[in-house]
Amino acid sequence: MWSSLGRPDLRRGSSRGERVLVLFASLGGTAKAEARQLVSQLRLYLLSRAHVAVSSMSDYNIDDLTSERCVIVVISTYTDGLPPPAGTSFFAMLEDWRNDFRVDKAALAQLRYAIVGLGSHEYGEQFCRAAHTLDRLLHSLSAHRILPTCTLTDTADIPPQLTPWLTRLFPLVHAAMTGSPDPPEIHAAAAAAAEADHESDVESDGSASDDGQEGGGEAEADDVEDIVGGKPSGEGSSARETAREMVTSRQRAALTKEGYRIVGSHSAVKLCRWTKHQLRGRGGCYKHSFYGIESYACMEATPSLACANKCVFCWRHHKNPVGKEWRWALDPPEMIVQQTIDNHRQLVKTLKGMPGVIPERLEAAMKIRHCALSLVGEPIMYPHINELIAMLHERHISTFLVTNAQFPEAIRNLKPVTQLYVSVDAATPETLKAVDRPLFGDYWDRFVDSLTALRERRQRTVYRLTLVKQHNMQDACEYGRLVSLGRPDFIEIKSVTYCGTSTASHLTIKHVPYHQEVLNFADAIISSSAELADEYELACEHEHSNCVVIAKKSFKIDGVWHTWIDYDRFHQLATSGELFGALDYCAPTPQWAVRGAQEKGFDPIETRHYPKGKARRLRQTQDSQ
Ligand SMILES: Cc1cc2nc3c(=O)[nH]c(=O)nc-3n(C[C@H](O)[C@H](O)[C@H](O)COP(=O)(O)O)c2cc1C
Ligand code: SF4
Repeated sequence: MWSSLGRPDLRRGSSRGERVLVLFASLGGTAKAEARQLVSQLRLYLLSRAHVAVSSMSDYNIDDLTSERCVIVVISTYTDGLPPPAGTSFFAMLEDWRNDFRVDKAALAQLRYAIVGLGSHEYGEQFCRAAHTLDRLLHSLSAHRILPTCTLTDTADIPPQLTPWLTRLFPLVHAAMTGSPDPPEIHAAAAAAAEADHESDVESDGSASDDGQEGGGEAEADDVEDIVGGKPSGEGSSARETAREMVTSRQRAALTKEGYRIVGSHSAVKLCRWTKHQLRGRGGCYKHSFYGIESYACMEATPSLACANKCVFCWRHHKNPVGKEWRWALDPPEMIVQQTIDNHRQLVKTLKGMPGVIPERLEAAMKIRHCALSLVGEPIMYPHINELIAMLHERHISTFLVTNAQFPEAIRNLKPVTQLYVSVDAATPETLKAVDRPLFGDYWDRFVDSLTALRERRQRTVYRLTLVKQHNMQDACEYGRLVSLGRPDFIEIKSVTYCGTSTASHLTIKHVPYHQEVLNFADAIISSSAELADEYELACEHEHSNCVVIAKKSFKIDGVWHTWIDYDRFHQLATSGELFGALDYCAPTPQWAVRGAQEKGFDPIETRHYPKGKARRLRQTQDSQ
């Protein structure tokens, strides 16, 4: 009953009173998929006794809520405990109603509702916050909760968490729609079961007895209780989780579908596209140009699929798990190394018949020479990372390890790697939070400490900047200040890789800077302070991937850049036990890779292939010159 001013009319929309509505708000698609499954199950349960409709919150006219009889909401939670964008205006409107004195606080008294919240335990107090906020909003407008909110964590498989709750929900929905607790066929089945075992309890927690009565199963919103796996969450849940596997079956399936080979329970390997490119003589990655990596002999892997961030530009689209510390079952390093190598070789073998593959390179690719520990997740989280690295070095495999600057102690404890990267995704606390969406509350301190820890390392260190237009390209001077913390040997600056629409990030091709913009940004960082300009210079570029590297001038020996690596020398030094530094295993950079070279970082022994549209545009440009 609205007092005035065009507010919704309670009397209209009687057909809505005859249906059950499943509303969802999702960003990555999980809540949407669960909502659709719920609709199918409800339809089977209710048959013709009630119509079941489904809608995204963003498409739903919230005014209609005042004439709905029963709504089940499936909603995920995002940064700072907020609903996904599809739920923003729905939440804002409910908030508005709650605070507007002209709106009757019994406005939703006719509504029966239940909520399924999706989230991650890793977010602590923010776990499923959006679901709880919605619960409070609906309750404040006198809607009746028919069952306590079910909260699901993405760190475990969903069905075992959800099914017990659904078993309780369906009879309550039936009751809300028909006034009778169960469909007649359920009564018949229950009677048969009771006959077979009249001693057994239907509900282990004894809460089912009143569920069928109008309001009997409702919980008070004031004593909000989560139901996880059909039981209240809280005490004991972490104990239950201590030795669980890192990757849920849903995550495993999603990653496998994308071409990852999952190794053991927390590692993975995937064939990099540059490996394939160079096997076909079409050019190596920028690390070939800058550091002499043979891309066809490079294996991209990770011993930890989990990470402590949810970066907006993550090309995994958040199909991997998150975590702040290692709490999962642990696989031994020997097993990971051996199985990762075996899987990589199997993947290489599958390329045998691919047109253009150079047979000598295919053979050479079976002897892996480099390992990029950067595939996905946070390799440094793996507790046996040092043993794993030593095993790779023993096999003469160089190690390029990328960490996301949230584990400074792990950086300090790390044994020598060929090249250690720290991702520097932003230059201010606010931007870092917006871009990396970190799990840690003290993410900035951890970030600064990680950069500082880099300064103490003797072997090659790199800051890696991934530029995203409208996100992190506004603070060249601030980046300059961060350089003084870690004084890395190299600063790689690369434009974000666009991998199609990312449901969880909203990045489009417009966010990808051009090569010239990357060059300009690199120049702006160097010229942001006199000290930086004294110590660093832009050394190499790889136009193919919009990437440049700034190097310490100490790598320019007698006027010749030495950004490449003498890998044999590195292995000698790494196994000798002697102290050694970055300059001890550097090698001259070929002229074609140096900034300003005509080849723009493309190895002249390779043949560049352009996608069709780009080749046409290039021809047109050349014709008009
Ligand atoms: C950037 C980002 C931020 C997140 N923040 C939270 C959070 O604050 N609380 C929480 O419980 N879950 C959080 N999650 C986990 C998601 O809610 C969870 O993965 C959910 O299953 C996603 O559902 P959807 O695919 O329907 O969007 C976050 C996930 C991402 C990618
Ligand atoms: S260094 Fe990275 S991009 Fe280059 S070949 Fe190896 S995995 Fe691929």
